Amino acid sequence: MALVGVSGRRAGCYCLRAVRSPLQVPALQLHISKTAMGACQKDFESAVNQVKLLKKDPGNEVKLKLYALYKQATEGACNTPKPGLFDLINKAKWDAWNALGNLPKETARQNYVDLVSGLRSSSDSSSQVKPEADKKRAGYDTLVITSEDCITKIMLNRPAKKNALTTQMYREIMLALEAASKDDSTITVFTGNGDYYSSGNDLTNFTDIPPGGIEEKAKNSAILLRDFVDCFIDFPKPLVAVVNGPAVGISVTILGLFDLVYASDRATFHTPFSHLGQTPEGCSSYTFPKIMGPAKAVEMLIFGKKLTAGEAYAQGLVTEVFPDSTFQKEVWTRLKAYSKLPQNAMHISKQIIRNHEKEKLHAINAEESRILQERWLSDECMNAVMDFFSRKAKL
Ligand SMILES: CCCCC/C=C/C(=O)SCCNC(=O)CCNC(=O)[C@H](O)C(C)(C)COP(=O)(O)OP(=O)(O)OC[C@H]1O[C@@H](n2cnc3c(N)ncnc32)[C@H](O)[C@@H]1OP(=O)(O)O
Repeated sequence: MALVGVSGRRAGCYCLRAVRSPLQVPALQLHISKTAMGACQKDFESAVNQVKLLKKDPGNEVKLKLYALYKQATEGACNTPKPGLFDLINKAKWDAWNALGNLPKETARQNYVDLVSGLRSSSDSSSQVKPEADKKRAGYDTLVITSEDCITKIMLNRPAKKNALTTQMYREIMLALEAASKDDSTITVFTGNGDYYSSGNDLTNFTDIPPGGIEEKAKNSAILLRDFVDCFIDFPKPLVAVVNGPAVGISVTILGLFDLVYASDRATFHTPFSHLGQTPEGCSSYTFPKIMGPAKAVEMLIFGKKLTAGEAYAQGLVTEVFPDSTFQKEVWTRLKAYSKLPQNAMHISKQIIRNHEKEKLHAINAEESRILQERWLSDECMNAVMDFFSRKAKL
């Protein structure tokens, strides 16, 4: 852990994967055809332009309607051959257009204009109420915390560093959990901003050595780790992880203390502790064998096997996997429905489930933290961290 003061390995050159539904393109980007003439031509042109400016993705169903109406308005009734059975996207578009039958072009233009006008007013009104309903909590530098629909969302917010967890971030998360346990939300959600859920402990935490030297650093880190994990053990409300992308290290291990784990199919789950000269934390030495059986837990925790979202689901670590293209929409629809369930019943049920094991979990957390305190002083750990900063190693 006695590392030179390294602040970063190289210039950031990662790339955020822009995920775009294939259905987005035609309705949003087609230029107006010269054939779209008639009484409401101007309104139609303006509506086509307004679609491009919508703040909120209207969803595939609406985009299909827009596509169909646009085609009908500009080309008339569908007369192209039906796409093959497995050409799913083009088939959906063709079906939507074909369903309009012989609807006159002018009516299609008017319907398109009406549909866009409805979308605009709902997106305007939602952006007007948002500052009140979805108020960003002040006082956090590394997190974005919002409350809406009885859900408190804690979003890790260091996307350029893959949401690696700094010491400040651990502390802010503890404060955020404390606040969420007392606010009037019914459930609390963790997620990450950007392409990663979290790359785990920020390895620069190891470079900030206090006057007491590396022993003091290891001791302080072990206390921080224990306090951090204790907050998850004791959290009284249903806790949900919305795993938007890859997750590494402690961001994976603490999932065993969550009540629901929803994952995008882009997410991966990686606990490369041996590679880093470290040992499991977050109570995973207990929760993982319990969740997935000892053999699979060993593959992850000792041999560092990285799981896909599907594998993590098969092993019980993940509750449900969603396609990345619909992940946010599906998950938040589900959570909004759950958040309306009677609050006290949910919280009492959580207590009954957790209380059986609370004491045991605290003891395991204390033991894992104590062992890690020693590990952080080992050559194996120091070499692994130095390799990361000297660009020799990446997971
Ligand atoms: C006190 C409590 C301790 C609790 C104990 C916890 C243990 C753990 O969590 S163990 C797991 C620790 N995590 C890692 O070892 C991950 C290290 N990171 C990587 O291997 C890679 O960065 C990657 C695979 C996560 C992503 O690779 P890539 O897509 O190529 O992106 P970059 O490497 O270019 O990352 C962009 C940027 O972010 C910095 N960064 C990412 N993760 C970390 C991290 N965990 N710690 C420190 N910095 C990280 C990376 O260095 C890049 O920075 P710049 O070079 O300055 O742009």
